[in-house]
Amino acid sequence: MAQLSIVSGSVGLITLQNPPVNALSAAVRQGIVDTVEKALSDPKVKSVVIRGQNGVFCGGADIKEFGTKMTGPHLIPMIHAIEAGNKPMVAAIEGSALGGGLELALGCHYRVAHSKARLGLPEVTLGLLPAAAGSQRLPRLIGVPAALNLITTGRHVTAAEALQLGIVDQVTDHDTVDTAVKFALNVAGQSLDARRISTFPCPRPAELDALFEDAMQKVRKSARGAIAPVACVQAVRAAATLPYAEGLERERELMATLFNSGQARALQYCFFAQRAVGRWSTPSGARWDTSKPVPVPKAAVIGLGTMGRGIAVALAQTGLSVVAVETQEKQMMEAKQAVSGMLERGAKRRGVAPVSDKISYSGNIRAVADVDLVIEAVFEDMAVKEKLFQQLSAICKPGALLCTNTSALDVDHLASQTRNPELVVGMHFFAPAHVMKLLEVVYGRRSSTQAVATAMQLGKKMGKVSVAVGNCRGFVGNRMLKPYIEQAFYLLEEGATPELVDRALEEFGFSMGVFRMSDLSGLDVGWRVRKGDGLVEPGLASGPSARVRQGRRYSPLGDLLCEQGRFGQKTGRGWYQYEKPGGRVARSDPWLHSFLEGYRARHGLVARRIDHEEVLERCLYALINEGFHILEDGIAAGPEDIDVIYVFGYGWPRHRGGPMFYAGMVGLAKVLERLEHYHQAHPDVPHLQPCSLLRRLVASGSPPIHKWREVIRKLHSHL
Ligand SMILES: CCC/C=C/C(=O)SCCNC(=O)CCNC(=O)[C@H](O)C(C)(C)COP(=O)([O-])OP(=O)([O-])OC[C@H]1O[C@@H](n2cnc3c(N)ncnc32)[C@H](O)[C@@H]1OP(=O)([O-])[O-]
Repeated sequence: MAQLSIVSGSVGLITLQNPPVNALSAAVRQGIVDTVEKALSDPKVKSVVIRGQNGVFCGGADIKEFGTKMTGPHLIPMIHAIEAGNKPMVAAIEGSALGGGLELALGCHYRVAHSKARLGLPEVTLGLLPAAAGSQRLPRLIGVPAALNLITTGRHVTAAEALQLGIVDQVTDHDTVDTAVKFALNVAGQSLDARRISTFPCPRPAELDALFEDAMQKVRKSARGAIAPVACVQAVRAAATLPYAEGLERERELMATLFNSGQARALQYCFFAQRAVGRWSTPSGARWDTSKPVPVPKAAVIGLGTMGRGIAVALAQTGLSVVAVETQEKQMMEAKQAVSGMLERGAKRRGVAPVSDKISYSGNIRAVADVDLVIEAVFEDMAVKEKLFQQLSAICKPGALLCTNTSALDVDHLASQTRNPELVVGMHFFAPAHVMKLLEVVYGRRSSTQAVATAMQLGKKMGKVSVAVGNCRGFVGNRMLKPYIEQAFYLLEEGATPELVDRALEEFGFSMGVFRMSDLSGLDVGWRVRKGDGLVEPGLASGPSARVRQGRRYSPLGDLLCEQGRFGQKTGRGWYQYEKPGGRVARSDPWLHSFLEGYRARHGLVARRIDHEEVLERCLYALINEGFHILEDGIAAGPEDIDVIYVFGYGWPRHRGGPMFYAGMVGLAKVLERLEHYHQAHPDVPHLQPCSLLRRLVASGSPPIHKWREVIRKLHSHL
């Protein structure tokens, strides 16, 4: 919807009305067409201002309409009619002008923006390109290199940058609409010949071919198989090399390919899934909209290892006062230096002053007595954490929330060490905690609604994508990782190499394969956990029992490497070799290959040829199968929660939507059939036995992912 009024005697003011972001739904497009027509034909109107209701110009095309039957006027002719009009049109940009919203503004003859506004063409992040002529107008307005950057990354720019780039004509700190109306009064009656961007020649930089080749290489490298960034480069190339009308036709063709692609569907699913996880609920009935968080002006972090430092920085950057506690002097000294470096770099990147004064350091745990929330990030050892929670329970003020950053340990057990178990929740950050977007908020059996709501809100304030999950070993992310890694180990036993497994996963789109990732995070981490679980049995070199633990198939490969001191990057050797301890560039290691051969010979294993398809099916379907168990157990409220965790925390390629979405794309029946096949071949691997929820979904006709919750609800109501 859109409304036209006349202000200051001769300015037609068109207001887009579709809260919250004035997305260009069919009704809004119709409203724009009607009001523009009226304004152009009304002799009283000498110029026009277009603005959005409620301080947001326009969030772009209505993403909810994608995939449905398109009705109403099309964007391109609508924007052309604005540009071709004989009265000056001024876009008054407040809040956001994104995607189709910015394309609408580029069809106007002038753009005035509030200093706090954000502008951009983020279509690429939805698997699309700016196909309402944005890919053709923007390069004509700001030049090819700048347009390529904006369109292929989808990044939002500030009003100041937009002014510098030439996207907007004026930036104001005052009322945007008032400023735009004054602007419109000033330009009324002036010639518009030089203001219609589609008529501009596109500036042709020297070395055009090299420029586009370079851009293509860059996007191919960073896109990890995503097709939209490549199409974006092709569309901008069309702007630079073809007349406008032909460029527009090329834009249309490219968009047609993208629009119906699985990648666009996956990315749009991710957009909504990211927002859906904010509407959390727990099996006890706690909900995002009925729970009240408590304010947290002051927080503490205990333990200043890698995680603790990142968490302290993230809290301080959010504006909280932070007490950072570390009892070991050497660690404290290193941490202070590291934290101040992180704060300085962060401040520089964001163009603000560092907030070092927000953090006070102490070697004494009693310093946390007056804080509102504590996050412990001490060594991942239950005995150490138990003792700490007992101490915290005695020291902290009444009502203070006690959070653990454990990545797998039992939150209920920790809560049982305190006087107020309802105040205990898990806040599982991902390293580096000041950078990674994901936060798993783990509610225990006795966690209060308020405690969950407070942790979720704090995560949001810290700029994290927070997902509420139930308490179980490894929560959602790490629990699913276990069968994935296990399959990778088995594949090595059966004939694969780390290089082959990693290549298959990286070609699928993961930023790093499982073995490169293991080298980065340290093989000793999993080793310690397996030792704690009583799985590591040194000296059991051969014989059938060497590969069976606790009644199931077990691969001791990781343990054997650790026994050799091969902990990954930090020791310069792991699944790969590195130029030095701490080196980053993984190189194939002949030692590892002959070690694998020796291992297979010792255990009577005959290497067979393993292809990429098997690597993907075994690793990914085992992980997905665990995802179904998690849904069945009620640890995650819905598939979106799992997918968001994997996309934001585990390098799952966003254009594949997350593991559960991917399962739906592949076809649940196929996933089930392949799991059955592999389980038959490996009956001693319980993780390959298809989950009953998967069977139930297939039996009920493999409903689309947004319907899975109904099946899960029915399942739970029968239990
Ligand atoms: C020919 C085609 C060419 C053009 C293509 C395009 O334009 S493609 C589009 C290119 N545009 C983009 O990619 C921009 C996408 N949008 C954004 O980046 C952000 O929403 C924001 C920065 C505009 C506002 O951030 P914020 O943190 O203030 O708010 P929030 O993010 O929480 O959203 C609030 C609610 O609005 C909903 N919703 C939002 N946008 C759309 C939409 N376009 N459509 C529908 N719905 C949309 C959102 O789901 C949420 O709903 P819920 O969960 O409450 O039911």
